[in-house]
Order: sequence, then structure tokens, then C-alpha cells
Amino acid sequence: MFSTEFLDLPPLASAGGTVTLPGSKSISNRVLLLAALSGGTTTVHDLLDSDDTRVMLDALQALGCGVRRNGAQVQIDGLDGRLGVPGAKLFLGNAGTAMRPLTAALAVLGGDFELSGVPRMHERPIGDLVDALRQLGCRIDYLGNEGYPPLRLGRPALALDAPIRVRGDVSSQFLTALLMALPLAAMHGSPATGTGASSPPPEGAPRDIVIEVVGELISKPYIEITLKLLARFGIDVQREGWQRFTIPAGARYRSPGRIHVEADASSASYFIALGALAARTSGSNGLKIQGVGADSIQGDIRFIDAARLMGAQVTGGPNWLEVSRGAWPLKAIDLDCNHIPDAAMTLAVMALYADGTSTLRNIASWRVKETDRLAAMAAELRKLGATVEEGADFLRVTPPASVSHWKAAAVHTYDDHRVAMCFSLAAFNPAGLPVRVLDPKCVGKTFPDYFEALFSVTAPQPDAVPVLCIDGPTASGKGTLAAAVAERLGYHLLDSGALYRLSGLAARRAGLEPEATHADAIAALARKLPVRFTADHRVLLAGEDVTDLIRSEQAGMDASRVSALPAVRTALVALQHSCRTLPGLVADGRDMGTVIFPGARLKVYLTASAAHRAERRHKQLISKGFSTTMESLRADLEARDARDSSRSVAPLKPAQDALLLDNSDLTVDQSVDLVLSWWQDKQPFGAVPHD
Ligand SMILES: Nc1ncnc2c1ncn2[C@@H]1O[C@H](COP(=O)(O)OP(=O)(O)O)[C@@H](O)[C@H]1O
Ligand SMILES: Nc1ccn([C@H]2C[C@H](O)[C@@H](COP(=O)(O)OP(=O)(O)O)O2)c(=O)n1
Repeated sequence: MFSTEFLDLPPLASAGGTVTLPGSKSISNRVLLLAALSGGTTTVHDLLDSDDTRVMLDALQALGCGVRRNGAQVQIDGLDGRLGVPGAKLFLGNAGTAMRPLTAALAVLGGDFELSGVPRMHERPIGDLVDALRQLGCRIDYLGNEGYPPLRLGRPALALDAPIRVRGDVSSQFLTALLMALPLAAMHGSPATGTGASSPPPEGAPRDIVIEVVGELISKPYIEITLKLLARFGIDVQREGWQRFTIPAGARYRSPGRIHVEADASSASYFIALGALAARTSGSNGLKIQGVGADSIQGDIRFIDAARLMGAQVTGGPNWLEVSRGAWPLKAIDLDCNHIPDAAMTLAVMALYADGTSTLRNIASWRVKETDRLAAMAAELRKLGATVEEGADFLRVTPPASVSHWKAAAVHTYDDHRVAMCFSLAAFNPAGLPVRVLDPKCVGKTFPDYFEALFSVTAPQPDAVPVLCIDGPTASGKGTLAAAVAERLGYHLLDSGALYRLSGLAARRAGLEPEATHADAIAALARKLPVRFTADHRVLLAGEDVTDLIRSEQAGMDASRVSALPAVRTALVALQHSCRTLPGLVADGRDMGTVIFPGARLKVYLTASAAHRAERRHKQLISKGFSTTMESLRADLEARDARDSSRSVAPLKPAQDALLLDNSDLTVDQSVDLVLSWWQDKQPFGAVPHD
């Protein structure tokens, strides 16, 4: 996830490859419980791996289910409505999606269970659900505070003759919990008294079980998901409006055999839009979205129809979609979007690429979401150069009049994940302008790795990935400065010196003195360096952690010697160029600005006096446990400076267009801020806004 203050998206050109969307949390835990209640084995594909799903799996295991996990695939041996090792104590962490449905299912089955969680779980109310369950004869005791977990569930005496009444205006989760639990009673008829979960209840006369919703039902799409999942597991609930639900007598949970957990359909909308508006990356077979298919049970999947109206070509199977550009430019639309409120925001950004004015209607609900999304979308679309009319419940978007009317914008995201994800699509603008997304971490609410996923299936315009070079002599602070700047911008980091250090080490290990007679042999090693830089800043050579080994002064001297060999330098060029990937690169070394990235947007030549550098290196080495003296260090670094500056190929020197920075009297933070302000001056966005 990008936790930077802003993320600059370079202009993007094309899309291709496969993106796998994360599974939906609420569907994951519903499916697990339904699989456990059914007869037979269910293979669950693409289960979300999160704290909440782990808690549910542990609980089901404790209740006697067979659970076999294999990556994102889990097999559940269902208990055919006989869920329960009587007396089981279940610890449910902080997983509300486990606590509520398990409370309902186990209270209906009965069998002396205890359900508890972390302290925070014991502060989350469950009284409304407990009241509804007690009303139908379940025995539930509070073990701590009234209205909150932990709970003890006893044996019920179910009274199912009269309709069960549940409030619909508090949380749809209570209704979901009852809808999943009551088929257990229908399955065995409706016993007058429960008999515990370990032995099957006696057959009573099967009868319909009716639930009546009191008050207006909120979050209907979630109830719809519950109903559709119940149908997949053999329970066809009959619904009269959103007021009355009937579970038919004799209903019985049946495993569908295999089931895919869908990804969040609203998240899919960004990639459907991407396929519709991006050219196809050459050599790719178009854009494939894994995790959700056209027959999704989520309402927002109808976004596909809207995208098709605008020109998208969408095909798909049970759990995937393939999208490519059809009409281009996209076709303007006039659409009632009431049925796809979240995904419709994506249409507003697609409208930037349409052949006329698009109108999205019946979207008043946007005003009461994470932010006033109508106002937010209008304001940010205008920043990009669109003409926007904002009505009480509609948005009318006219694209920028021509390529030159597009503007580079810093998009404010209002702590709203969907605003951030939508506007990433503006990076395909025909003007080749970058787009700045402020506070990109807001995507964490539903899709923490959204930008990583986007970058994995998009290609930038030629030479659009920005590079910031920091060159200079040893111990000037290049590595420190480059790492800090990369972190603040969310960019990749190339420590080119490490490549020479690794080449020197590889040469030594092959018994080759780092000198001209072995140039070709060392170059051959350098070309195939089995190097890996890990996320926690370790350097691995053929799997061995050599991070500290290559930092010794000896390794630095060897690096300086191999780096003077032209064949070695040539051998490392391709590897260095391959580091220039989305969203950008900070490169540190000796010849980054002069040879490797001559077109870099900003080049900094960093120096400090020899005395300062020797002192810094001394402190650094001592702190790492190397023993050395200031005198020898200063002599070494002056020798290294002389060799690095006088070699015939790519000598150490400032690029003509480099900005010089002597940081002898600056702190690290001062240097970082200065370089970032220089970087900022090179961008088309103006000053970084501070809220
Ligand atoms: N501006 C600075 N002021 C004081 N110390 C610094 C500064 N920049 C870097 N240092 C320290 O100097 C040492 C050498 O820095 P490093 O980044 O390893 O240099 P280089 O990559 O140029 O060899 C590190 O211990 C670092 O913390
Ligand atoms: N782009 C580069 C980077 C490093 N080198 C050479 C020259 C340096 O003396 C060695 C080691 O570089 P490194 O940046 O790791 O060394 P310092 O941290 O500055 O001491 O590699 C180079 O020739 N070209």
C-alpha cells in the first residue's frame, strides 16, 4: 500500500495481463458458514485471507468440521445441520462477520456453547440479535455486560408458529444471521424443544418459517447477497417485497460442491473501465480480471452493462471477465445509475474519454457516502479540464474540449477510497499529463494494494516513468538521501553501487582479482548476478543475505575497482534500466545522471567535504561493528574518489544539468526537504497542499 502524502501517476498508455482482485470479506464468511451447515464437502475457491476468515475457519474446526486449506482454496466437510461439539468454547477475535451468524446458528441448534472475543468485541453490541433469537425460543445468557458478548448459548425451545419479527432499520446483519440460522429449524421440522446439536432433533411436522421485517429494511443489496448464497446452498427463500421472507418447510442445506468467493464488484469497475479506455499493451492478450464474473451476485456487477453502453467489450466466465476497447472514443451516455451507486462513480471518469456530454442520473445517494461524492467528483473532474454540471441528484460531464484543454491535477480524495481509485484512470489522458492522487492510502478501506494492482497491468507512455538521480562521491550521503526521497514519493530505489559491490564480491568468490585481465569473466558474472532486493531492504546474492558483507570498506574498494572495467559497466546497464518501473525511480550512484538515465527529470550531484565524509563513514562503520580509523578511512575515500573520477568510462562527475548540493552543513532532513522541493518545482501540479 502507498502511505505517501501523494502518489504521482505518470501518463499511462496501455493495459494488458491479468489482475486478481481480493475476495469479498462478507461473502467469504457467509460461504464458510453455509458450507459447514451443509451436507457433503464444499471446495471454496478464492477465499479472502484475513483475520476474520481465519477466525471463522478456526471456529468451524472447533465445531467439528473438517477444514483443509491449500492457499486460497479451502475444503470444508459440512456437518449437515448437526454443527457442534457440545460445550465448545469459541474465540472469535474481533470478527463481527463470525460472531453474529454463529450466534444465530448455534443458538437455533443449541448445545451449550460459549462465544467470546477480544476486549473490543465485548464492546460491540449484539442485543438486537439476541432479543430476536430469544423471541423465537433460543436460550442466550450474557456472561459479561448485558447486550454484549461474551455469550453462553443453551438448548432452545423453538416457537416457530408465529412469524418472527426482526427490526430492519438497525443492521441488515441481524436479518442475514436469522436467514442463515432458521433453515436449520426448517430442516428438521420445528421441534417444540431443542435436543442439542450432537443428536438430530426429532422430526416434527415440517412447516414454513416466516420472518417479518419491522420498519424499512436498510442495506437491501446485502440481504440480496445472503438470499443468493442461500439459493446456491439449496435454500430458496420466498420473499414478498422486503417485508416478509418465508423459508419453505423441509428446506435443507445442500453443498454446491464448489463455490468461488467473488471479489468486490465495485472494485472490478476500475479495471473494467481500464480495459475499455486503454489501448492493448502490445504482446498481451488484453486485460483479464480474476475474481468476479458476469453472473456475480453483487448488484454493482451491472456496471458491465453501463460500460458496454460506453463502448467496452466485455466477455467472461464464472469467475473472470475479459475487457477490451470497443468504441473509441467512448460513447457518451445518459443513464439512471440508481442500481449501481458505487460503481457509477467510475462512469463519471470514463465520461472524460467520451464523444460528448454524459449524464448520470438518480445518484442523490452519493451525497451521503464517505463524503459528498457528487460535489467531490464535480470539483475534481473540473480540475482535469472537464465541464461539469452538478445537480441535486445528477452529474453532467463534458470532456475537455481538446487535448490542450486537459490540465495536470492534484486530485483531492476526501478520505474516500472510491474517489482515489476512479481518478487513477485520468492518467490515460491524451495530453500525456501525470495525475497526482493525494492521500493514496485511503484505498486501504477495500483494496489496499489497488495501485500496485493497477501498475501490474498498465504500461506507461514511452519514457514517462520519472527518474530522479543522485550521484556523488562516497559517503556524501547519497544512499541515505535517495532512500528517504524514494520513500516520500513512493518510488522504487536503485542503489547502483550495490550492483558493483555485488559484482566485486562475485568476482572474489570466483577467485578473480578485480582487474583488467579478468574483465570479461567478471562482466559475465555481472550480467547474470543472481541478486534480489527484498522489501525489508536486504540484499540477497544467490539466496544468501550479503547486505552487511558488501558494506565493508574492502567490498567498497573492490567495487570501485570492478567499476573501472568498461565490460562490467556495460554488463550492468540492462539491469539498471529494468529498474525504471511505475510509478517512478530514485537512482543513486556515480553515473546515473551522466550515462544511465541521461534524460532524468532531476539530477542532483551530492558532495560534502572529505573531512565530513570520513567522519560520517567512520560513525557508520563503527555502529555496524567494523573497526577502522578516521585516517585510514579518509585515505581510502580520497583514493576511491580519485579512481572513480579519473577512470575512462563513466567517470564520477556532475551531469551538465545537475543541481549541486553540498550537504556538509545540512542535516539529512534538510537535504531531503531541499531535494523534494526541487522535485516539486519540476512537476506541473504547483505546491503540495497542506490540509
Ligand atoms: N546530510 C547529512 N548529514 C549528516 N550525516 C549524513 C548526511 N547524509 C548522510 N549522512 C550519514 O553519512 C553516512 C553515509 O551516508 P550514505 O548514505 O551511506 O552515503 P553514500 O551512499 O553516499 O556512500 C550515513 O551514516 C548517513 O547517516
Ligand atoms: N553508478 C555507480 C555506482 C557505484 N560505482 C562504483 C564506484 C564506487 O566506489 C563503488 C561503490 O559504490 P557505492 O555507491 O556503494 O559506494 P559508497 O556508498 O558511495 O561508498 O561502485 C560506480 O562506478 N557507478
